[in-house]
Amino acid sequence: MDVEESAIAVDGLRRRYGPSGSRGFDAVRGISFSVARGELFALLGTNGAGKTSTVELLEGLAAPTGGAVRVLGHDPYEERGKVRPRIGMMLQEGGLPPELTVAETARMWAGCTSGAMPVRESLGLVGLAGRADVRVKMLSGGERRRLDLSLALLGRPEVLFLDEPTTGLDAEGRRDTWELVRTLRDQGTTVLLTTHYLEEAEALADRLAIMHAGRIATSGRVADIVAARPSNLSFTLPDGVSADDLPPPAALGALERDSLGQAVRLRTRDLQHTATEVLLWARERRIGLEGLDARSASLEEAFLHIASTVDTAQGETP
Ligand SMILES: Nc1ncnc2c1ncn2[C@@H]1O[C@H](COP(=O)(O)OP(=O)(O)OP(=O)(O)O)[C@@H](O)[C@H]1O
Repeated sequence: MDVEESAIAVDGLRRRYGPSGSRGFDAVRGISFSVARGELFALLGTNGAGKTSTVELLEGLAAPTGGAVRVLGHDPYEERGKVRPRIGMMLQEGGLPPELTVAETARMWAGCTSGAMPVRESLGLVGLAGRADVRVKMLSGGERRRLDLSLALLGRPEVLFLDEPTTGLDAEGRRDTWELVRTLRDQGTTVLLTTHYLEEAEALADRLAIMHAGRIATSGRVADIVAARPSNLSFTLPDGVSADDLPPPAALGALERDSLGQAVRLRTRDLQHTATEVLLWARERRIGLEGLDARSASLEEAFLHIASTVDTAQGETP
């Protein structure tokens, strides 16, 4: 891992909760990844996978139990003073004083931020300039999320941590936030994003990692992660023809076959080849296939595959 070149470099990172010396709970179990300068990296995961526990270590809010983190070449916990002015954090829970107005909140935040941009400018970036005089308690959930984002942007950060930035936003708000995040990335900001929305990671991330039970189950570009998963071909056979009448999966270039009644699903790494073999077989026998559906693997499918291993993984000892 090239620590100098990376905006974020994580090596064998571990985080254990519980009194020191006790067995405790290992929330992060030795993960490694790096994020290049100007890259947008998404951390996805099942519930309780350890995303927030990891991001807090990257932000320098806690010390790791093991392994190392470097943000812009520095240890974010030990060298907080060097890292904090150059990063922006959008936390999961805003926790802002409810009685202050939007502008007062932003001014208060700007007072603690070195080199802060004008408050109006940061509110304008997230479409909240027109709500400057509204009290925080009167904002909708989505508006509060946008305020959290504008506060994270105040210091024009080189590295921006976005922990579930679009939770509670409607479709338009989500698109606007995506647009803003893309613009920031295009301007050179490094972004580390955690999200529960797979389409958000697909829309924004240059690379991503999927965490599960404290480990990185898979990582890479979306296309590479998806390519590692088999595609599906499904169809329904007519009455009188059973799945056992089909050639064996290997003869169709498929990995496996499931069937329920007349419904058949083939899993294959070569969708075109398997689909061709099935269609030729059906034509030779003059069999009509209902509901023929050829589908490449998706990020959702890759994610669900990882999530389905939950029970076995949680029983592992780190
Ligand atoms: N302060 C704590 N003490 C003990 N266990 C904790 C603490 N904080 C988190 N955990 C546990 O660590 C694990 C990872 O939690 P974390 O919040 O990092 O996961 P996450 O991936 O962000 O989850 P989600 O997607 O549900 O927000 C969970 O099992 C959680 O219960």
